Amino acid sequence: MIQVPFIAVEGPIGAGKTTLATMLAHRFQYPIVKEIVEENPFLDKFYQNIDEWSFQLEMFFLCNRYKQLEDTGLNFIQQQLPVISDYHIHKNLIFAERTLKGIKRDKYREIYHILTDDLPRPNVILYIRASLDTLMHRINKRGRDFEQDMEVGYMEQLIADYDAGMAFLAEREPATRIITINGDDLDFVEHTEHFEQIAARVQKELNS
Ligand SMILES: Nc1ncnc2c1ncn2[C@@H]1O[C@H](COP(=O)(O)OP(=O)(O)O)[C@@H](O)[C@H]1O
Ligand SMILES: Nc1nc2c(ncn2[C@H]2C[C@H](O)[C@@H](COP(=O)(O)O)O2)c(=O)[nH]1
Repeated sequence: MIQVPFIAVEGPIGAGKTTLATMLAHRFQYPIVKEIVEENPFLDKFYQNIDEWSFQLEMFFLCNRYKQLEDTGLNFIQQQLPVISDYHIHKNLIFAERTLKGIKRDKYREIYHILTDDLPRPNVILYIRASLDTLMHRINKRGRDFEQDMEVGYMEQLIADYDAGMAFLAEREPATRIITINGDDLDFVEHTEHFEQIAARVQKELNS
């Protein structure tokens, strides 16, 4: 039985992380930690020129997530209170290993480990996998300007990097329960019964 639930919802851009994390937070009456997107000053510049802006962007995400997860540890986990978040800290490496090169990647790795090695780690991960078509459709539906010209190759690579990232976590942190959700087949927004299936799987993990 999991002592204090710390659930992270993960998956590539547009998979439905924020949507599902919000629905589960509501269902289980857990507080939610959401990543900061709209206030990020580098995202639109990044999508226009990845090589030029990747270090600033990755550092911005890293520092924000560090602060949020440090607070999550203090305010929830150490107080024996459950919490759900719409990301896992490992997301930083999934992106940064792809967008950074050379000495910047080396520097980033070092800073990443210094900042994150002692942060609280989720004990349950919901990994939403979805096809390129589904993700592109949802990114389009969400309609954020800066994401509309995103290169298909970038998304294809990200899908593969996410699979590798989750496999890495499964091996490195075997105590973490990873629930993989097929985001093409399970439409938890349109079909209540699909959401109920997912909520039941989470409940089962929390009880086991
Ligand atoms: N299962 C789903 N079925 C249909 N639309 C979805 C589903 N999940 C998410 N969406 C929609 O897709 C868009 C992206 O979802 P979002 O939760 O913001 O994804 P993420 O946080 O993974 O980037 C939103 O417009 C959301 O309403
Ligand atoms: N290069 C990175 N981009 C990131 C990172 N985290 C999020 N993002 C981008 C992807 C989307 O355009 C937007 C919101 O992310 P969602 O996954 O919530 O859709 O921000 C990152 O660490 N590096």
